[in-house]
Amino acid sequence: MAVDYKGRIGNLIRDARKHRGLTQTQLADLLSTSQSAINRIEKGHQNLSLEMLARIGEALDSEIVALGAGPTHLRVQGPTTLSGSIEVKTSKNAGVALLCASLLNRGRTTLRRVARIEEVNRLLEVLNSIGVQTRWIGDDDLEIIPPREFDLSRINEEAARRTRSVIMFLGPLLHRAETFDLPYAGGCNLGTRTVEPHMTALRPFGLEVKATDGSYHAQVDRAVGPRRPIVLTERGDTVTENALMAAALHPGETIIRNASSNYMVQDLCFYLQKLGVEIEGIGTTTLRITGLATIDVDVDYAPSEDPIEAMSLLAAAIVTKSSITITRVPIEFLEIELAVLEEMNFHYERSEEYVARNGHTRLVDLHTKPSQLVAPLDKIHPMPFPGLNIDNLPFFAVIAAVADGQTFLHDWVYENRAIYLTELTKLGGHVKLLDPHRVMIEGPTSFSGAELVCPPALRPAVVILLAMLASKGTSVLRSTYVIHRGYEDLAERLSALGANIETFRDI
Ligand SMILES: CC(=O)N[C@H]1[C@@H](OP(=O)(O)OP(=O)(O)OC[C@H]2O[C@@H](n3ccc(=O)[nH]c3=O)[C@H](O)[C@@H]2O)O[C@H](CO)[C@@H](O)[C@@H]1O
Ligand SMILES: C=C(OP(=O)(O)O)C(=O)O
Repeated sequence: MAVDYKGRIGNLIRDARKHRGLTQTQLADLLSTSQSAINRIEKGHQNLSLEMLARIGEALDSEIVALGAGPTHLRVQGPTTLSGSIEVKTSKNAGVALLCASLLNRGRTTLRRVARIEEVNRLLEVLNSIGVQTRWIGDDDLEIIPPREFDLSRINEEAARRTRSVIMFLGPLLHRAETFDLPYAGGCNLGTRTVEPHMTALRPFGLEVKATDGSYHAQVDRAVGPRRPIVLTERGDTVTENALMAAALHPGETIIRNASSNYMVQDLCFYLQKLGVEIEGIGTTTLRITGLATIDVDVDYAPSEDPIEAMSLLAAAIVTKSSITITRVPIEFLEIELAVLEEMNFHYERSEEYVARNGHTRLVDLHTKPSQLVAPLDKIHPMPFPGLNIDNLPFFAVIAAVADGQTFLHDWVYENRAIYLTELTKLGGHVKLLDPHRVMIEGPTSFSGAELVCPPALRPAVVILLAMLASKGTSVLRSTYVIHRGYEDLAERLSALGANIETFRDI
């Protein structure tokens, strides 16, 4: 029987379109064609020229139709019980901040044990395109050597548009060029994420940014410097990092108020200290920075472990009712999460604390025990550190789904993240969206396998994968780039604990 290639390619296009959150009409507009043509293509009723395939790939920002290089999918057989030990990797968010901060240094930066994730790969592509030399040493140490001058005219726009972190080039670059353009920051589809706080924070350093034609046009007035404390309008992580990086190369003192004291900000501060920048107030909301006119040192820094990956692994153990050991857990940034879990009747043991390779962050090993959880009495909601981390909130959806009773989650932060948690219903969960920010979850759930496309948001995508581990039968999770954006070899590492996950591609 002839293989239905047109049908398969149609499915791939449909998946990629949904993954980008586009309707058929929106895709048709991008391709200057009609919605009915897209419908025919997706149904496999249309002959496609190679040129059309290439245009579709471009419009969907996906290599989906490049033979042999299409998206990866996961096939999960459940239910699973996990066993053994797993080590938490270093964080995506410190990793990307440090890559941007390396632009401040004319010397060589060596970062130890950087997570091998797509978000880092995209930023490396951007750095390479402007002349920065980067090289992996061994498995996961990264050497970064800047050029004498950056060539911003050659910036890899495609890579830049796939990550929001590129906005953190503004802080370092404002010291290196008087005018420059950066492509608009992209990243997960979590609803509108403002960049205005970044502009407010960097204006005191003389930066003015105009956003037109898909680019930020930056102009720097060297005569301008902060005359009074910079008060951030939001206690955001990357905005604090941008202000810190601008302050690092501003000779003299800068004070930042309402600063985030979150884990990635702390890692950035420790790195900047190694560069010779003086910083007081690390871990608080007021940072006092004494910057330098130039920074030219060979520096070695080891960022700390990822509290969000640690939370993901805890959730994996909880939903599969497994006994596993999770090592190198940055407990300092998971204390509220664990306190809530304890209230929900989660049993575990924790080791004595030890110090991360950055010389500061407190780590522990956690040993999980199978527990029958109960819903918490109060709603679960995130807060800036030291509150429950916003990126950890989605994991409470799948945890609540296996707990007895009703749990309310309130995601006040993102306009468009809680909505993806309702995908759990396709696996048998009872998740009700009360409004775009609040979900109500009724447990316990008896999950059963299904085929789903990854939601276009990292944490909800992992939440679905974890529910699949607990689901009876076969599940398929399609288009997993979004997971690789933030996790190194997650499927392989869960499989090493006994999960049955197979990675595959179409065609
Ligand atoms: C690379 C990186 O480090 N990314 C993290 C960083 O993104 P990032 O720093 O880019 O976060 P955003 O600036 O997008 O802030 C997230 C959302 O929170 C809102 N907001 C934030 C702070 C505040 O005090 N008030 C407020 O309303 C913002 O308007 C936005 O809607 O922080 C987010 C929120 O912790 C995390 O989800 C991201 O993983
Ligand atoms: C929202 C996240 O990250 P980013 O800022 O990279 O989109 C996340 O890590 O969950």
